[in-house]
Amino acid sequence: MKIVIGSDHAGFKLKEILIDYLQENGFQIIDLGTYSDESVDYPVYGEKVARSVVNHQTDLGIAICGTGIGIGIAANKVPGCRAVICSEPYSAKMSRQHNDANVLAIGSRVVGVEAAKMIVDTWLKTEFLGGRHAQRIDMIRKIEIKKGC
Ligand SMILES: O=C(CO)[C@H](O)[C@H](O)[C@H](O)COP(=O)(O)O
Repeated sequence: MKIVIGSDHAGFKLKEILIDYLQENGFQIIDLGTYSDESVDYPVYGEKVARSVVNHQTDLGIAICGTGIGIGIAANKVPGCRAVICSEPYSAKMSRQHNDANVLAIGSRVVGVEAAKMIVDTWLKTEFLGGRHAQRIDMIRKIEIKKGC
């Protein structure tokens, strides 16, 4: 599975740790930056990660900032992106099963490294259930179409 990952400066260190962890676990990683802890703007990286997934260059995306909030909001502005901001594994699991979330946003200032690994593990191994949930995803898509996205 090909995973795209991106962060701002606040998420940089956690991004590096997760890249090593995911590569050790057999995932192919595309790292879209940022590449240091010099201050940058999270919308740039939220958009990059979301576009990579929505354009099918990668299967799923991980976006990290200080809280996960800003980068998650930015990612969700890209039509077709369903980013979820998670700080515990239950929401991570449900976001895949029910919402077919395609970007996981994590807050490096909110969760510790081991919790982040657990959230990522859960999110990546959980599959979308389809059925009634697929109809609801279609409804979300229709909202985007109504907006002209
Ligand atoms: O966007 C955020 C909050 O929603 C992220 O946590 C950013 O990483 C944070 O705003 C960056 O803050 P900083 O003071 O510029 O490091």
